[in-house]
Amino acid sequence: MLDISDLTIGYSGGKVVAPNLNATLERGNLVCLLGANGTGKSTLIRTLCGFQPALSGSVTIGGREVATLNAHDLAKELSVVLTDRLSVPNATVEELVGYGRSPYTGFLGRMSKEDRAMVAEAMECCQIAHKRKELLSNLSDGERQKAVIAKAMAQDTPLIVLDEPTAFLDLPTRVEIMQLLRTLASKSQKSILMSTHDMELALQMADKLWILHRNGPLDVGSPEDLLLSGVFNNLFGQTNVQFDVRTGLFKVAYEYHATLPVAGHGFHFTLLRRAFARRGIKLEHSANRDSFWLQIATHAEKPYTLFFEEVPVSHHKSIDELVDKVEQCQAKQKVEAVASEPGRS
Ligand SMILES: Nc1ncnc2c1ncn2[C@@H]1O[C@H](COP(=O)(O)OP(=O)(O)OP(=O)(O)O)[C@@H](O)[C@H]1O
Repeated sequence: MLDISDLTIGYSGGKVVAPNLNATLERGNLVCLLGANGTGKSTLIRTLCGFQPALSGSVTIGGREVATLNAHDLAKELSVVLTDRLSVPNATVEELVGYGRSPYTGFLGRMSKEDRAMVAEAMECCQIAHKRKELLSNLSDGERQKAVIAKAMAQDTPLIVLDEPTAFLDLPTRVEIMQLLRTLASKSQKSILMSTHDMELALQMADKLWILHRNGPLDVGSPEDLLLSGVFNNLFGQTNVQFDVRTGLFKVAYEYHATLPVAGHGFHFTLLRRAFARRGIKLEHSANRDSFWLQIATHAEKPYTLFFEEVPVSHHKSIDELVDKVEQCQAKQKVEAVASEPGRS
């Protein structure tokens, strides 16, 4: 449906954002375009949609070069959702979705029975029909997003391109919008390309990912193949975010200044590890019990016991209280260690 070949994107004055990009978007596929801030996702989307010229290479939609299509022909091939600016805030939902039919309604913009039926169907499908008479300026962000997607649907193009349609939405609404786009892709056989920073949802819901790296390349593949290929490991360069390939989740990289040996496993250990990591203490399964160590007894009323060598120091029910106690003990231990250095009293 959409094909980009040796495409170099950028700006006038020779500013290349990413050179020699290659990718294909197939019919019925939902593709998520991912990449760190500033890698060029919006620049790529604007270039694909013909809003800015390519520096070199080609973009074809349905076999036709985008640069050679006039606005009217392009509007029958491609609908674009740029959600950061809404050009008609004083329109109602129904009017906005109706504008989606404008490539077909002729000079006077009069809608036929079929046009009206398509507008109604698009609002129904995007679960926004109940707000049809509402002004766009009175909608929530999620409702507005559904309205602009309904407009794209009413435009009835084989290709829909969206720039960050899930930005600023809460998690259930992000999932709802992604599910809506998934259904549009698979049931209506639309090809959908959306840029997003929502990696974890993209990994779960996209048929393919396009991963744009700084200065290129553009990696293309199914989420699973890309996970196995290791492209995610370098997505953000050497930063404080690490990607865990096994879980498909990003994790914060903590800085540690101490370790605490632990006896015990399971969910309690997972939660404790995170709580201590925030304070810079790394929990380790270790047999080294020369100093403080922690025992987890899941079924006890107070499941966390702090030991000094073989002697129990304290029992705790809450993780918060335990973390405070460990920090106090470590501070005390440091003071004692300093006090016992030769030459100190
Ligand atoms: N009009 C412009 N003229 C020149 N350079 C621009 C222009 N717009 C964007 N850029 C530059 O192009 C590069 C890519 O920007 P772009 O907005 O495409 O990135 P992005 O991946 O969409 O970023 P984000 O995730 O932060 O939205 C950046 O270095 C940016 O400064």
